[in-house]
Amino acid sequence: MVRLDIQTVTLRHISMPLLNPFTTSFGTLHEREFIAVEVTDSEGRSGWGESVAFVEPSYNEETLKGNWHLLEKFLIPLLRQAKIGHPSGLADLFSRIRGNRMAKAALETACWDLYAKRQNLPLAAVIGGTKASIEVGVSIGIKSSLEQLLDTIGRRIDDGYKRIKIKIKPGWDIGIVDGVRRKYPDIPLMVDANSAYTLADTEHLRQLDDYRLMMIEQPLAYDDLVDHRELQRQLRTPICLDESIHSADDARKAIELGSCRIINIKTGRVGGLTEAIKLHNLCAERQIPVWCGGMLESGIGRAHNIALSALSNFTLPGDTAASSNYWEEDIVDPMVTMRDGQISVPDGPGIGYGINLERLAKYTLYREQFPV
Ligand SMILES: O=C(O)CCC(=O)c1ccccc1C(=O)O
Ligand SMILES: [Mg+2]
Repeated sequence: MVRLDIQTVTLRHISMPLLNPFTTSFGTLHEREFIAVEVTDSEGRSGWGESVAFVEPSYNEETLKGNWHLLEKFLIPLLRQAKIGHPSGLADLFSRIRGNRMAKAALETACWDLYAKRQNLPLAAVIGGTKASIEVGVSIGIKSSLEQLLDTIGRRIDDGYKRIKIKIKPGWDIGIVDGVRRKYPDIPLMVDANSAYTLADTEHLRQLDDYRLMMIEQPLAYDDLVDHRELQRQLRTPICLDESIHSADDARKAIELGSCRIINIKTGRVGGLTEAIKLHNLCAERQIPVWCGGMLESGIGRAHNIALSALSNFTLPGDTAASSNYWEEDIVDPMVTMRDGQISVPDGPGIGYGINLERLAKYTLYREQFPV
């Protein structure tokens, strides 16, 4: 039987310049800083994971530096104490640490990659994925004018993306959606508010019902389920929850309350692949469609998103766009490419993309290795 065998964990603080600044209701990013996690076994294989926490606690409460602290002082020591044989045991091992799900997921996903590589199997196959390719859309940030947004949308449609998501916030919402629909009456379109509204905006948000949107993502507070329930009762457009769902149990509560009709799954937000799969299975049982969200990942996190999206209830196109949507050059070889709105699920071992160590070194600000 193949067991996990971890000898070292290396953390790298990476900074990669984004091709285009990305603006949401909570701010603008010019470069993506993140932690790359590498775990090695005694045969010299490496597994890779990525912490999707941002430098600032603006999407959720986690931060890059906070994740580093959690990994160094708590999660790596737990790994050292308990020799876990299978990566599905890590969620339980880490459960004595409250929250900090992105830190847990960074280490847990690296271990999953290594585990799949030790069996010489693709990660997608190891977790039960059945798709040979996944359908993807693209998330487009807030721009300085409607013209710029329409121009970007046009280019992404020409690229072949299966659906367009635009970010909204108060002052950049109804008029913008109206402008997009006038130019592109039939594209699969959705909006993401990243918690920019409150229940007091219900009448305002009801205007979105006129635009045949696939869904409105996370309109209300990042920690809310109750107000979303009330809003969903007043809207015809399905609500999709992102920030509010931290676990399969949160999803069960949201579904039972009627707080959403669709769920965005991000492995980092829910604490790892084991929980992401559990959430996926629960939603399949409850007939709630899911799709894989994005956090402007490098090729490492992107490859993990592709493997996860190979599961059968990922029935809606996700935010896992091609590397070229974000980077001049990615740190994986080959870069992640998309054709006709599809990304092939790689058939090599683990995440199925190699790490370009030279490019990785170029973007590494600081690294530290820990024995296990
Ligand atoms: O292209 C991507 O990776 C998704 C972009 C995106 O929408 C996003 C980017 C940063 C933080 C939060 C979100 C989000 O899905 O809410
Ligand atoms: Mg979102």
